[in-house]
Amino acid sequence: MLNVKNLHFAYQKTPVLRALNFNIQPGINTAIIGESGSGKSTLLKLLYGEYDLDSGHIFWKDTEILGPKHNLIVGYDFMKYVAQEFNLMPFISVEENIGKHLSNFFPNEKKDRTAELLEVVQLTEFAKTKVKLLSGGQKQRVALARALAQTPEILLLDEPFSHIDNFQKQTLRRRVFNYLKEKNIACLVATHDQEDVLGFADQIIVLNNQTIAAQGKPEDLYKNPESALVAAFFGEFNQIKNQFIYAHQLKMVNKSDIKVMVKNAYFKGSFFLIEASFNSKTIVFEHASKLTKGDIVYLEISK
Ligand SMILES: Nc1ncnc2c1ncn2[C@@H]1O[C@H](COP(=O)(O)OP(=O)(O)OP(=O)(O)O)[C@@H](O)[C@H]1O
Repeated sequence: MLNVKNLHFAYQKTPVLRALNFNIQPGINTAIIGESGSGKSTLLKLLYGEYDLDSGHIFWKDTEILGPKHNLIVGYDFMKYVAQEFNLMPFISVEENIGKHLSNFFPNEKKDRTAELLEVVQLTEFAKTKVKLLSGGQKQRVALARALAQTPEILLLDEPFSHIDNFQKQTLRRRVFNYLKEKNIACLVATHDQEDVLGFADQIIVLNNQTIAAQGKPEDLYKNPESALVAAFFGEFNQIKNQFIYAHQLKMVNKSDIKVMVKNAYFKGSFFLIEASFNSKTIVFEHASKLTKGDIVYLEISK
């Protein structure tokens, strides 16, 4: 189990994280969300042992994760970290990068393992390509495969699919997260993308104001967001009658006490997002067809 106890950390004098406490069981996928600058990457780096804590403790099972003051080399064998910068070796091939930490004593196993990982990240056809010739998204996939090569017990991922196009992202995400579950690898993913969370994360940790603002299952936080920050992560929302109401939870009806005037309509594929004014505030709702600026319509909350 990952056990974070009363963690405090500041860069020089600026506090970034304070009084963090949480546990993560083996094989559990945890998403870390929060505004830009809320400390998501810093938390992953602390869990990896890249910096010394100001106070508190981090344990993985019985091993305390310690920073550079205590360790000559940062990191532990049971843990891998894929940073936003990837840190690959540009002048050797994709398969050589992935196989870098695999033993040469067992060439057949090394070959099979590399092939399996290339398959997971969908880079089989680039096996022999030098990393410096790859796109940002391809490099990101090599970094993922390399982190998985020795089957860590815990994997820290910072925005793991941010450079990958939508076309490949959906399949890749499914393959990687299913692979982690299959191998019982605990995973912490810092992300802005709700698609990385819904359907994959077992739990979410929300960072705000240097601390954990909310923690829970994706379904529970979605149904009961409790703060604008959490609601915003899941999509367009409104604050009506002291409740957080997602845009799709407002339906047009013949008559109601929510009378609005249409301001704009944005095409979103399967629906239009309508921006309207209600009691001199702006609200948003989804509608199957385009509405015209100036139209007066009535809405009902349907949860
Ligand atoms: N090496 C550093 N030295 C000093 N301050 C830093 C350093 N790295 C980050 N910070 C500051 O610490 C805070 C948290 O940064 P961090 O990168 O952890 O946030 P984040 O939530 O990961 O942001 P993003 O979503 O934009 O990646 C920010 O205010 C940032 O400016």
